[in-house]
Amino acid sequence: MTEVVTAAQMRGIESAAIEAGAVTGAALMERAGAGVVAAILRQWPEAQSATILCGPGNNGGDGYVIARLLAERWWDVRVLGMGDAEAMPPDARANRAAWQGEVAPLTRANLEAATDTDIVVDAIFGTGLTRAPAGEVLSVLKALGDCAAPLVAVDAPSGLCLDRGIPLAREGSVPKCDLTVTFEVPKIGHFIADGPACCGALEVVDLGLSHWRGKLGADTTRLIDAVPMVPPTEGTPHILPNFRKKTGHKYDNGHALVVSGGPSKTGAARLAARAALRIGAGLVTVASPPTALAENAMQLTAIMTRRCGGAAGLSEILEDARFTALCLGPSLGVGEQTRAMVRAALGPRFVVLDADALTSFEEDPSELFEAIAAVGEPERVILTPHGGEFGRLFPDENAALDAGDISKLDAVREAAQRSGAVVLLKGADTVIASPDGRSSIHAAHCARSVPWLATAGAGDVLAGLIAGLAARSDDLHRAAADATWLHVEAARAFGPGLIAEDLPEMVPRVLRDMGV
Ligand SMILES: NC(=O)C1=CN([C@@H]2O[C@H](COP(=O)(O)OP(=O)(O)OC[C@H]3O[C@@H](n4cnc5c(N)ncnc54)[C@H](O)[C@@H]3O)[C@@H](O)[C@H]2O)[C@@H](O)CC1
Ligand SMILES: [K+]
Repeated sequence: MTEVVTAAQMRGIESAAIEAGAVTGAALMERAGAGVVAAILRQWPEAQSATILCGPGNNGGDGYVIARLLAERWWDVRVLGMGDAEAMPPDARANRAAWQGEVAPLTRANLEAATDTDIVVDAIFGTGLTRAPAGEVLSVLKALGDCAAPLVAVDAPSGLCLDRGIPLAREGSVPKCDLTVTFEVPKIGHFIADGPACCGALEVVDLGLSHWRGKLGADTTRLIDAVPMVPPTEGTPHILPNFRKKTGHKYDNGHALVVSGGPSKTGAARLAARAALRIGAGLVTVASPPTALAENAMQLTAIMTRRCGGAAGLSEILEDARFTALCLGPSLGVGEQTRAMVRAALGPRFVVLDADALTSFEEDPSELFEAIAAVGEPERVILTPHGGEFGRLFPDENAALDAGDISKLDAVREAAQRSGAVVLLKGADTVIASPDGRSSIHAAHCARSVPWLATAGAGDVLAGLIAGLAARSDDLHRAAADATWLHVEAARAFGPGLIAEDLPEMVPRVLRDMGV
């Protein structure tokens, strides 16, 4: 499992190791700088000159180490430094003193004069950024965006909040880097909001602190596997066992029920149902209003159909305890009938609520949350909103998120607490949080970027993948995380031109390639 941490958690890891006498800050800084140099040499083996921009703290200290190590390799190195050397923290001050070359002031004019450099290294701010950059340094950060040379960020693109993934100053104030080299463990801001676009490729340098990382406690966030690392993560993802079906009877792999909308509104349910069957639910049934039964039956073969007259009909179907997961919401219609069906659906099984099943509670979201609480069994329900639906159900959390007061991760965590459900907020950065405190992030960026996944019906497929995995699982959060990964993987396997129907059909290939 890859963890992602906040800036404060990272400082806690470092200081625990230093206080225990296991390592010195100077040794960590040397390892950090050497790791960045190794990454630069791997990525740009022909490069021979660099301009290093050093800030006033330990991030700047890393920059002075990088300058020294590159100069030792006969690179032509120019350093632009910020602030008074005497005011720097001790390890950074020592490394600035050890740098034998000139340190020109970090100004926009000096940066713009450095046009003939092969690489620019941004070592201005890292985890210690506490306020919005302003004045000359803000001007430098903006000018960095126009740099012709490849830009390498040390720990973070400067100006990026590593907890929220947003610029601390206004938009356009964080340079878009080609490579970000971070230390020991990636930070949340590398993966959410603007973080991935600003970071470029991400590499993690091992500082040898795993012992202290292990003492972080439960409050960490899991990175859903196969994130864009350089070099790319190889081998079998850790999520593999969950994709493997149980041997034995089809009922051993669960029975998923997907509720269909009325006539001419049935496609979304069939997409979800097909995804649920492809990912391995033993059986899948579409519950269809009588008026749409023929429409559904004509287009389904392996998937069964059941006549379902509204909430009462759904309750009747669910008397059969063999239904282990239920998906409802896609194209179901917004209103009291859908609210009644949601109330009927909640019970001793996993329930995926998507689309209209969420919007139907816009006027009074607490009605939904009370119904979820009344089930009495935790982690039985997952809400899978996109941004708009999230705002309808969680206006307070959404307003704080929009204002930049909290991160997407914290907004979803609060939503999980408020609703009593697992909450999955969709996007290129997908965040999942559970009422039990677990959280996961998936970033579809760099090598995993799939802009063609933004296509009609893709969300219905995701809901179906979650329902299909949940149907034969005992862990809804895990099912959602695995489904999120698989959804992107299927889109990657197909490539541009993808439509939602293609996604379930790519699942077998993805599973085969994983060795399932
Ligand atoms: N703590 C450690 O032992 C290690 C830290 N490392 C590096 O140290 C970094 C963290 O160092 P620091 O905690 O010193 O923090 P930073 O170097 O990120 O920044 C802190 C400095 O910037 C100033 N500052 C913050 N926001 C500013 C703003 N908007 N405008 C102007 N000045 C501003 C602060 O007053 C302080 O002087 C990490 O990102 C990493 O690069 C690595 O060397 C590995 C070891
Ligand atoms: K930086």
